[in-house]
Amino acid sequence: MIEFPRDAQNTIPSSSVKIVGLGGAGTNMLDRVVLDGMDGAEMLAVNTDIRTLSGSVARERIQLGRNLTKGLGCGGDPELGQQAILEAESEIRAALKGRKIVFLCVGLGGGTGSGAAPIICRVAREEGAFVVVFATMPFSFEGRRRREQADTSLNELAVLSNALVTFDNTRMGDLVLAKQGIHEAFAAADRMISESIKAVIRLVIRPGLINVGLDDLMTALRTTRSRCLFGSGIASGKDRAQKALRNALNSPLLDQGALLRDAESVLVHLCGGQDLTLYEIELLMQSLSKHVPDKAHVLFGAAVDPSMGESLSITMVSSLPEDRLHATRTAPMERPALLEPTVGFADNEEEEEEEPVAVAPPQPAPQREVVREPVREREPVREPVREVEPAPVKKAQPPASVAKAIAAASLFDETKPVVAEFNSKPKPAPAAVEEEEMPFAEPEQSAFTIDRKPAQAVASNDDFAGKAEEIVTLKPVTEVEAEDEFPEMPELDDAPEEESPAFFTIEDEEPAPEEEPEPVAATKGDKPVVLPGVFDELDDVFAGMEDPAAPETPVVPVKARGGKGQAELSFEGGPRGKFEGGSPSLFEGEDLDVPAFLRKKR
Ligand SMILES: Nc1nc2c(ncn2[C@@H]2O[C@H](COP(=O)(O)OP(=O)(O)OP(=O)(O)O)[C@@H](O)[C@H]2O)c(=O)[nH]1
Repeated sequence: MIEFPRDAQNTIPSSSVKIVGLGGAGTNMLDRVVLDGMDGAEMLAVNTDIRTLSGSVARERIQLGRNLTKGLGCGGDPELGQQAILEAESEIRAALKGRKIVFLCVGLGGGTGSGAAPIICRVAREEGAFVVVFATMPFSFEGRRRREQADTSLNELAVLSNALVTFDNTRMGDLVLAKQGIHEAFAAADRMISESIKAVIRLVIRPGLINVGLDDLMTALRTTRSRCLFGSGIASGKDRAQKALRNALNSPLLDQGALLRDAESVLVHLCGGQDLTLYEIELLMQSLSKHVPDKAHVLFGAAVDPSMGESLSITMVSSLPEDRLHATRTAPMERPALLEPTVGFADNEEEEEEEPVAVAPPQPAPQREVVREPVREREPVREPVREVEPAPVKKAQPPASVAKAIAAASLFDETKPVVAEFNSKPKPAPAAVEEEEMPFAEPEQSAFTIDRKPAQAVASNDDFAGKAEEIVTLKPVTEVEAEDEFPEMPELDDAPEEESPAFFTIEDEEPAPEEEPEPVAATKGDKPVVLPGVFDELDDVFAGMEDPAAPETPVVPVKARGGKGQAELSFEGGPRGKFEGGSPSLFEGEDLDVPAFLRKKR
């Protein structure tokens, strides 16, 4: 266990952080943050519209333009918004006094937000705060005037704020179905923004194992007229690191991670409970490196927070100049290959000796000029398809990115038990790992044997001709072994093997005795139904589960099964209930009261 002394200076008291919601949209965003639960910051709602303001759940509220708009909004006029805040400037200043960080949430395009945001920004800066602005841009359907008002305000904010994170409402509207109402669209946008705000706040104010500072945040967001790229994912349980990364990359603001490919700097922050391991960090960073350019400046931070329990979260923040954003979005995109195995771990003691993690003395981050490259046509990035071959057993060591981050944080030195910690839970190298397999997902043990046959080989029923290509039969392994122990199985006479066309049966491992068994696969009436296309998916799902050594399982309808040695129930000579004493129903010499399969047997 690596002991890391918590320095009081590492913690930012919650009274130093203030989240301000400005205007109608800003107040809604703030409410969302409050309702989602956010510790460690004070909340302040500011608006001209007294109705919205009084409905806010924020504890502190300031009304703007008491004399000017008299409790109403600004009617979409930014000049009115500007005058309204000037009336209340001293109140705002008092509320922001002594704050180290101010997060300002605002919807641009209307009057109050667009007019007042630059002034709040200025006042906060004058009070010595670091100001991060989260601003939404109007939906395209809101018209040109709103867009222009938003643009004007955004340009001012870009100059006045320390970091500017913009969210395009239109883009976030993609989160909801076109037929859903505007409220749902706003609510979806607010949720997304709330998540981003919380993640950024956590990232900045939570004391870290490897700290991320405000300067890092600035670096990640430093470009004027840029769009924020943001992704946050959380997961727990098996493979939580990979799942958290996948969730983060699935964020709509990252376009499945594709937008990261043009990012110049990316801030990555991991947070987990006490059980966060370097192994997980290493794998996660390895996978992430597939999504960011080699030359990108990766700012890395990690925190252990006991309140995370068994969960692990990853937050990524970056930005992309708008011109690049458009170029990227018009270029054809490949869905990035996630979860690629990149490293194997030694589980063999005879393998090479593990080397200690190279720890370089901390280097100051180089000052880089942000070079604006001209818009260029991008080739779709294709991951080369590699031959699948056994993963080489590698020395257990963190990837360069992690080593660099650790070194930069000067957290460890060579004599400390970093290597011991790192290797304390080595994972065995998988014998053969396919490109898209999870790097440390242990293969699921197949509980079934699988039998595949071309449909034509079995299907004789015209109903199914041409609808299925293949027949797949699943059978629990245990059942295959136990099958021979059921010698006496009555045949179901109405569904002979050959007449069972293409269908997919899953036989229950332990069916309830004496119940009429039914195929689990889709059936219509008593006929099995072929699900076109399902077999293609099954190919993927069950790839690797097949056991060529498994005994052949014929495609048969589900059979009734009794326990081992169960006596056959005879109907002959038995009582006939209320028909007792009546004459038997004979037809061509056959007693129709005797079940068909017993008659057939005779
Ligand atoms: N994400 C989000 N955006 C909103 C919401 N309400 C409005 N917006 C956006 O924010 C812009 C500004 O709207 P408001 O915040 O209501 O306007 P305001 O700044 O209060 O200005 P006035 O109404 O003129 O006083 C709109 O053009 C919308 O694009 C909301 O609930 N969520």
